Amino acid sequence: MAAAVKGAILAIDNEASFQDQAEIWKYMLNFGDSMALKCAVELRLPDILHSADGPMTLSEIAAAIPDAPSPQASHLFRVLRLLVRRKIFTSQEDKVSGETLYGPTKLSSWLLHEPAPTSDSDASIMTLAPMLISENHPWHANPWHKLSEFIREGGLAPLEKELGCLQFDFAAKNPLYNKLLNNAMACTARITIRTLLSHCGDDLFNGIGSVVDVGGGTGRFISEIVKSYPHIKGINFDRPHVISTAPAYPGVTHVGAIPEKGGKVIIVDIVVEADGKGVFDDTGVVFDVLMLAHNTGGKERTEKEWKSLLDQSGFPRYKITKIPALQSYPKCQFHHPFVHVRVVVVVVVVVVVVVVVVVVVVVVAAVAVAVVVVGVVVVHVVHVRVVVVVAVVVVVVVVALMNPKCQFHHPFVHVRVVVVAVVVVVVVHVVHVRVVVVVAAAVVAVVVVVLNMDKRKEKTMASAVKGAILAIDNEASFQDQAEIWKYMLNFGDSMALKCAVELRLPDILHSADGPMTLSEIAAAIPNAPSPQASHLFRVLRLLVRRKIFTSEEDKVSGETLYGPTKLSSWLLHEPAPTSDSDASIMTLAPMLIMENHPWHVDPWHKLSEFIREGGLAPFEKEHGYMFDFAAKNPLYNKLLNNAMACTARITIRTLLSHCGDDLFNGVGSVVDVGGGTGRFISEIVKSYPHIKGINFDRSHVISTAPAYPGVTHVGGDMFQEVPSADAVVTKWVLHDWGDELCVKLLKNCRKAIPEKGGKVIIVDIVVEADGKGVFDDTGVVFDVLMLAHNTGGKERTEKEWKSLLDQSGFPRYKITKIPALQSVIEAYPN
Ligand SMILES: C[S@@+](CC[C@H](N)C(=O)[O-])C[C@H]1O[C@@H](n2cnc3c(N)ncnc32)[C@H](O)[C@@H]1O
Repeated sequence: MAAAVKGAILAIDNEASFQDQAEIWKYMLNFGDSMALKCAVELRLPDILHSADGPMTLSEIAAAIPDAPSPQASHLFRVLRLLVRRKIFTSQEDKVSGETLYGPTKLSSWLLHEPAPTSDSDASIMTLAPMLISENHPWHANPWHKLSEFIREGGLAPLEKELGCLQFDFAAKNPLYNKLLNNAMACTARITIRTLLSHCGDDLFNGIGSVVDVGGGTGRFISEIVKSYPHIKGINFDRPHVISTAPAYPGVTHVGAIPEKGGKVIIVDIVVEADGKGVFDDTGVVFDVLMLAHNTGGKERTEKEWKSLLDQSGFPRYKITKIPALQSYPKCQFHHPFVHVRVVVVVVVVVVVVVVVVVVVVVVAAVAVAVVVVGVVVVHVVHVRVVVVVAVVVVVVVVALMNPKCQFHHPFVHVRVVVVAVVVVVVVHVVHVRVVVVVAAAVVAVVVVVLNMDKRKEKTMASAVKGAILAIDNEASFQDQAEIWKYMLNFGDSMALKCAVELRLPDILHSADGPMTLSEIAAAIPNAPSPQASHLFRVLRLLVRRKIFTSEEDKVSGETLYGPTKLSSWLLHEPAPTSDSDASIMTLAPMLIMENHPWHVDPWHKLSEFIREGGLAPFEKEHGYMFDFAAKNPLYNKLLNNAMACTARITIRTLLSHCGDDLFNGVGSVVDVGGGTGRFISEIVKSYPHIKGINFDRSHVISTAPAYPGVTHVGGDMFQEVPSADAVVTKWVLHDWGDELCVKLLKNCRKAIPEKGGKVIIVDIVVEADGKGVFDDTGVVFDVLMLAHNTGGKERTEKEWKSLLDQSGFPRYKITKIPALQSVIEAYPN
């Protein structure tokens, strides 16, 4: 097994291997989902789209963003493209104008802005936005970077180490943090209590006269209990700095204790199901690693752990009720006393559809009959030509009003209206005019009703979405909520993977002779003065769930044994670069470490600011232009070059095995423009030894490049001049730059190649926003990454590539899709 896994490292040319690679890219950049969602909430996109009367154009949305001195629609478009792909929003093409129109979904209804808390909590909405903002705030996100250090050394949880105290003590000192935390807690309290009350309220509170909510935050949870059971005296118990910001709720005070007889403690918390299939089980496991990063000693517990806690605390008896919330599980909704709840849902839907259809038919028929009757009467009273003209005018106006998005752009009126009017006038002169008038009136009436129905359908849809905010008690709604939790905490996957690579877990497991116990792995972690097996266990539990590692129970000892997988073979540590690159391995570990380094993650937090204000990309605002920063900072230079080199190796192997001979037929020399430390060109030369290779990059990069046989390293500035060769290759360079600089660079490349037989081979992502390819998803996320990192940088669609090439003097091009993140674009000068 271990040998098979090792074998897979070099054999990347099979479909399963591409899938594995794609999975690693996905987890590596999963934090992008959380950040894009955070950006959307900060810009109030869900609120803008939900409160609109219908779908909106990009520029309408951009103009509606509050506090945006210079809204950047083109940046916004890229975040929206990712969120449409994630089904947070919808997009559709306007059939007339061809513009893209965006709309809300039930998922985005979970991300609405929460109005200021009031004592009448019913006026508020169900939203996870405050929780999302809190968990993705740098205060909470940054400690995840320190997970591996925490596992190596123990001590305080990273958040506490960072804040210098318990998070709740920090909240007492810092009003902003206090608000962030309390709002996050209050929003989930509302959701959980509604679910809890509707699933087990009466059972829970039978015979209970008073309830104290211990650590109840600002009191929303207990206030909802008291509202549903007004006979209950509610006590909200928390620390003074929390209570001081709590609104007044009728029936709720702040003192009390539980009586010994007939009393009970109701704990609402996660019960971890590591292999569970429930919609919230996944988030439960991630949340546990979150607790590891935030609270020393804090954790999510399995039922066994809860039992042990309760035993030790003098509670010999307990009962767990699973409810469809993060703190419990959706199975209980199927425990309905009489029928399966899905059956009820189906029946209700069928009845509603039938009723709607009947009502619509009756309304249409009634309106048509009424108009015919009125038409007949009018025709007998007024002069018939007057009626015809008035009818035509009415049609024009009505149709114009029906379709305000498009026809007002037309010089006069919508063309269809003119056609209809002309036809009516002609027919009036041929057929008996009274018949025509009556029929026309009936047709108009039906058209008006049908068009209105369409509109009403849109409106009904919008209000259905709004309605969903309060109606959380159905299975689809739990699924939607679970999706939002998933995206909110997706960055946990990236961070857990980064932690594993930093601890060298893939190397430890792949080099072992067989599966290992937790303590064996902990003991094998390098540079770990005090390895914390219990912390390690929790990161492993998440990564086993993600199928990065395996776990099984040892049949004899009962201990859990962990093993590697083909996925983890993509995360092995790379040996120091040598000129014999075959000795090295295929790994994405250096890329993962770079993209999840705070240098690269921090700019994502500033996406909404960038969309509001424009200016430099967030990375550049912080550190200056990426490649200048590398020139000044040797650590960053190494991080960047290693990351590039590891993907260069993977891509070139795939490229050579899929289109090598075709690409390099008749080519005697190749220059790799922006070639980094030269790995890409070295592989080309190794496969085609007759080719003279030139690796061209800036001098601070060239100075750290190892020597490769057949490759000459040349330092310089590609925007000035590119060394001459039969062909230029340029991988992952053009995506760093805006269109103007790309055209400049491509023109320099064109000058460097012969007019006849020369070509430029671009290896870069071709974005397929709706693509089903295994790497298409990462392509869309990568584009948002470029937005955060490089001013002007972007991933391009085929249409955008074509336009760049046209402007640079390449009238002909060919795109070859290879099973890699990037595609191959061959551009010909004639
Ligand atoms: C994203 S990296 C790609 C590296 C390599 N092609 C690969 O894919 O592994 C972009 C490269 O462009 C280089 N670069 C940036 N500006 C340059 C310039 N003005 N002239 C030459 N190279 C430049 C950077 O130093 C960096 O190595």
